[in-house]
Amino acid sequence: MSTTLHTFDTGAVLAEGLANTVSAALASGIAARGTASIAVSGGSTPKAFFQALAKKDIAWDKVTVTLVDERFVPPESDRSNHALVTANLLQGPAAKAHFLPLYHAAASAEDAAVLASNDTAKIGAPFDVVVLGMGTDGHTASFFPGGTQLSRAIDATTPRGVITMEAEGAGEPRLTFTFSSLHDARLLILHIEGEGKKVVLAKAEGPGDEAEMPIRTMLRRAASPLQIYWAP
Ligand SMILES: O=C(O)[C@H](O)[C@@H](O)[C@H](O)[C@H](O)COP(=O)(O)O
Repeated sequence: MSTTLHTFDTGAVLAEGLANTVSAALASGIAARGTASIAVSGGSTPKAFFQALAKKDIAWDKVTVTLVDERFVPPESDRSNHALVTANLLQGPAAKAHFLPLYHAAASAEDAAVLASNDTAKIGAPFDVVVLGMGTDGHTASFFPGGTQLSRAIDATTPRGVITMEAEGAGEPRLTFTFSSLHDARLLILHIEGEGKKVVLAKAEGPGDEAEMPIRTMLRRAASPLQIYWAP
């Protein structure tokens, strides 16, 4: 499927532009189907975007927010994407949104993944909005090079849901939606910032295995057009 690059002068201008695009997509979903859904990524990049989106005046009580992926840590941890979203997105008008975490206090990450799959199945498919990030190793979601379940995660025939992932570059065990859950979002976004990430993207757009740079799964096989938002 196609990709479109949207370039902004600064991260702050990107945050406002992306918040406008995403809030319009959520409002459109609510108008069409009565509810809307969004899956967002964690990490350091999206904070300003979350803060801009939280201020948008839409029917947040009709929006379900979840995570593209999560570290298998409780929300009290400073490594938690749940905590990042709570602190920066679920504030102000957006505090009315319904949040579905991926982390569950289960005996294992595998048990938590089953609970997260069952819990998020009620969201329905496809997501209205998915916002992906990308690591400097070319991972997206928790599709890490060398990951324990990478093949399963990126296989288009794997059923929608949340699975575990462990990898050298991932830190804690991860919980991640599968490629099949994410790639057909009505609005599919890749949000990256900095010159370094632009170089990584250019390499990912070149030849090579998807397993080497899993962002290639989205660049090459996403059913939806991939909207790439970048600022220096
Ligand atoms: O849990 C996570 O870390 C994210 O979901 C992950 O996929 C993130 O998007 C990339 O690692 C980029 O992270 P930065 O924005 O910190 O570069």
